[in-house]
Amino acid sequence: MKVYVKPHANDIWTVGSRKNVKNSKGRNPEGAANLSVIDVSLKAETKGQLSKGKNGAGKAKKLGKGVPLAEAIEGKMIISRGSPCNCQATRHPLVTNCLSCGRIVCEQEGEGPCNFCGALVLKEGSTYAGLERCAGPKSDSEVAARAFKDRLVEYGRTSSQRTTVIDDQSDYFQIDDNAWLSEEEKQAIMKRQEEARLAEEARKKNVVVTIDLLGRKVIMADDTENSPEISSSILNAGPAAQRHDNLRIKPNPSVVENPVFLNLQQQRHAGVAVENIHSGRKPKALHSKSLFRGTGRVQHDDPFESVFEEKYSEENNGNLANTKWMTPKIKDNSNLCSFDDEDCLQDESKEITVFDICPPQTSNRVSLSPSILAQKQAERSRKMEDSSSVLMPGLILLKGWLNQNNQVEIVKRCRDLGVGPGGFYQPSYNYGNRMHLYMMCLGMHWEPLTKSYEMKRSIDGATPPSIPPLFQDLVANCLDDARHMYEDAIKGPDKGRKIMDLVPEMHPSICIVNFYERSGRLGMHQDKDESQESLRQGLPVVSFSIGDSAEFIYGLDRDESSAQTIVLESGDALIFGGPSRMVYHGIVSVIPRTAPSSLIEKTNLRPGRLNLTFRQM
Ligand SMILES: O=C(O)CCC(=O)C(=O)O
Ligand SMILES: [Fe+2]
Repeated sequence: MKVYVKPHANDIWTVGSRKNVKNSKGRNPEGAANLSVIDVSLKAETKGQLSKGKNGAGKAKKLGKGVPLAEAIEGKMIISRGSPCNCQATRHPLVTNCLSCGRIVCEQEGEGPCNFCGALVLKEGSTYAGLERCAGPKSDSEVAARAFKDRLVEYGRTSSQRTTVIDDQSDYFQIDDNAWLSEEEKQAIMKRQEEARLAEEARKKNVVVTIDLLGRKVIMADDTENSPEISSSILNAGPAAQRHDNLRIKPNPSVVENPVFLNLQQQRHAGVAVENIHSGRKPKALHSKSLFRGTGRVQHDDPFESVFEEKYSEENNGNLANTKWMTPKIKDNSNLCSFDDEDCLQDESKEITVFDICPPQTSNRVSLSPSILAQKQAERSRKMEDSSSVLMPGLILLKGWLNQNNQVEIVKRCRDLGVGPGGFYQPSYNYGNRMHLYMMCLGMHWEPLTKSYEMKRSIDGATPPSIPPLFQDLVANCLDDARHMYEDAIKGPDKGRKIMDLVPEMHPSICIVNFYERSGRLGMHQDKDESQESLRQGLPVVSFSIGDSAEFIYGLDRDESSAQTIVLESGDALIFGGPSRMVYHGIVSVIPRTAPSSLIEKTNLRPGRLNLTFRQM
């Protein structure tokens, strides 16, 4: 064991004794310098000494010569560093504990061998007896050991910080034993929780399951208000401009086998109910209030796609007796007929169902007042378009241009022509699905299947009736009026344009007469099957609307959602020519019960809308 011996006081320490002072004063000038250091150190180590006198420096000098007895007795003063002291650092500042025996070593005892066990007691970073200078470079293992020690010490120091657990659960989520809540707060929270639980239970009991036949999905909702999908896509199909898209059948990725669409009309042909009709009796189901009416739609990208709907509605009054039924071939005797099944559609074109837009009046007519919806729509349209206007360069709306006599006359002529050869029929489009509008062409026949004009209609070989002179005159007058109106309204960039470029002369050789029942519509399209020359010159299309109002959309492309909407009312004339000749347009809906009642009284026009578009080939 290595024994340490305290170095001689003169080597390191200059103790404040008379003898040493004398020595240093007398013989060693450096010692004098040391003395003053020691004096200062004594002054610092002797609490309150300097503050007692006015002249601190003088006192310090005196102190260098001697110490007050009382303080020496009390042991507050370090008289001879290294001598044993049992104050346990109560009187003198602590040096440290002896790492061997644990003795508390105070400044009086100082660094050096422990007065109890002799082990060396040193302060952190001590320079005792020149230890630091003596210590050679530290070995790697010592450096590592020290670093490890420092780490452990640091861990110990910060352990309480690192190991504190913040119990969120108890602070925020537990109510019963939450130390942060008062009794009242706990009660209030528990009451709210109970209410929420009861409401949730009630909600779960009130489940509405909606079978969306159109979208081919089953939707669970708490109530109809919470099922916007249903309300927008089926009940009201969203705003007019989006209606077409909303109603489109979208592929259901979860359906492995595609459903078969039944054309109830064809199904009836196939023998389910047709016998009853032919025998003069209504199909059984018609008497029953619980008749299930399936509504579906065949979707094509063609504008003339149309909603089909099995109809025993007010339009037909259930009276099917005058209707000729065609007999499609049914494969495998099956009553089911898919719209994609071409066999169902063969021969269908051989017979034409006569469609009378003004059926003879059989009973006293009960005229119903317009629905609230129709009234609102009409009001809106009045507000929107009080007067005639130029909607786009070359697209002109003449509100109420046809007077009532004109309207009545047009309806009567169309009716007469419509029930004759080449009259109204319900065209089929690709795959045989029927358009939900009735059509008659005057002058030339426009064939929806080929989208081209023909002199005789291929469907039955009939020659289209000619355009009555009255109609020709009306078109010419209408174009004149449009030009006058346009000239007055021209502003901005069109100002310098010649009016005849905007509304060129047009001598109609074709009139397409459409009759839309209330579910009728016409997809976004361009009228572009006339001759290249006609289109190039922008010869206008003139359109007359009669009967129920309709929402007409138009725009620069096929996108219905970005299209503009106007309501065309009975008597309105719309002209699109010049720069608007190729405008996209369509009918999104017919607004029920909006036809002028006097027109109905005079013509017995069916519920629906009659539209005539005149074009030059
Ligand atoms: O019914 C209408 O207003 C438009 C008719 C139409 O665009 C057409 O027949 O090409
Ligand atoms: Fe058109």
